[in-house]
Amino acid sequence: MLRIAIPNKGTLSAPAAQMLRDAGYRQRTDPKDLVCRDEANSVEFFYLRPRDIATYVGSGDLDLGITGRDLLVDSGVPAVEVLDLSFGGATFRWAAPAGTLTSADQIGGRRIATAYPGVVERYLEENELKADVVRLDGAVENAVRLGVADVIADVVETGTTLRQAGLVTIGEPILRSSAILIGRGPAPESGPAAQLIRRLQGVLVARSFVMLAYDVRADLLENATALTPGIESPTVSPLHREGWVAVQAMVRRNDVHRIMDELYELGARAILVTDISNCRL
Ligand SMILES: Nc1ncnc2c1ncn2[C@@H]1O[C@H](COP(=O)(O)OP(=O)(O)OP(=O)(O)O)[C@@H](O)[C@H]1O
Ligand SMILES: O=P(O)(O)OC[C@H]1O[C@H](OP(=O)(O)OP(=O)(O)O)[C@H](O)[C@@H]1O
Ligand SMILES: [Mg+2]
Repeated sequence: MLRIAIPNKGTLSAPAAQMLRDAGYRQRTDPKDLVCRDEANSVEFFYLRPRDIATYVGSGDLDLGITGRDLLVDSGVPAVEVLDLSFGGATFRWAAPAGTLTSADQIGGRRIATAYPGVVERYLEENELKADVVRLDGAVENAVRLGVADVIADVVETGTTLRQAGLVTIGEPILRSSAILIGRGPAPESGPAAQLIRRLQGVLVARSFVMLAYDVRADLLENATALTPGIESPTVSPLHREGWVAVQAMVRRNDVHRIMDELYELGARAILVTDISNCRL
C-alpha cells in the first residue's frame, strides 16, 4: 500500500483533500480522523501537521506527502519536490515598520522574528549576513510592536495582516511558495506512486484548460487554428454546410475570453466552452 501524508489542518488541508478527491481517491469524512484507507486504489492517507510532513517523507516512513514549499525548505529534510500542485500560493517575505528598513541588506545585525527559522537562516548564510533569529509559533506580525524584534520574516498572501500591523514588505520575496507533492527522490516511472502523480497532473490540466469548440469557414481555418493550436493539434471535422468546418481544441482557461473574442472577429461562430473534469494527456 502506498502511504501518503496530507495536512490535517490549516490553509492547505481542505484544498489538498479536494484535489485528491478530484483525482478519484477516497478522503476522510470526519475532520478528526487521522488515517483513511482507500482499498480500491491501494493507498493509505495519514493526516499530519503540514510542518511535520517533510520529516515523515524524508525518513522514508511515508512514501509521498503534500506540504508547502516553504515548510519543506524550513525543515531542512532531504525530501524533494515531485509536483507543484498550484494551490496554497503565498510569498515568504521580510517586513518591518514603514520607514525603518529600505532594503534586505539592512537585515544584518537586527532581531528577526519568524516561525520559519530554517528559511531565514538559509537566507542569512547565503547572503553572508549575521542576525538574531527569534523563533515564534505564529502571529509573528505582533513581534515588532511588542518589542521582541526589529523585523519579521513571514508568509504573505493578501498582505492584510501586515498592513493591519503597520508593517511594509522589504525587498524581493525570500521565496515563492505553493502546495507541493514531495517524495524522497525523483518521481517513479511506474507503480501506484506514478499513477497518483499522473492523476494529480490530470487534475492540474483539467483545472487550467477548457475545451473550446467552434465553426468556421474552411478558408479561415489556418488563421483560426493559429489562435487555437491545442496541445497536440486541433481536431477539425467537416460540417454538413458546404465550405465550413468544426474545430475543437484545448485552450488555457485564463486566455479563453480573449481567444473567443478574436475567433468571433475572424468570423467563427457557435463558439462553445466546456469544462474538462479530468484528463490524461
Ligand atoms: N494565508 C496563508 N496563511 C498561512 N499559510 C499560508 C497562506 N497561504 C498559503 N499558506 C501556506 O500554508 C502553509 C502553512 O500552513 P500551516 O497549516 O502550517 O499554517 P496555517 O494555514 O497558517 O495554519 P495554522 O496557523 O492554524 O497552523 C505554508 O506552506 C504557507 O505558505
Ligand atoms: O497576507 P495575509 O492574507 O494576511 O495572510 C498571511 C497571514 O496569515 C497567516 O497567519 P494565520 O492567520 O495563519 O495566523 P498564525 O500567524 O498564527 O499562523 C500567516 O502567518 C500570515 O500572518
Ligand atoms: Mg498560520
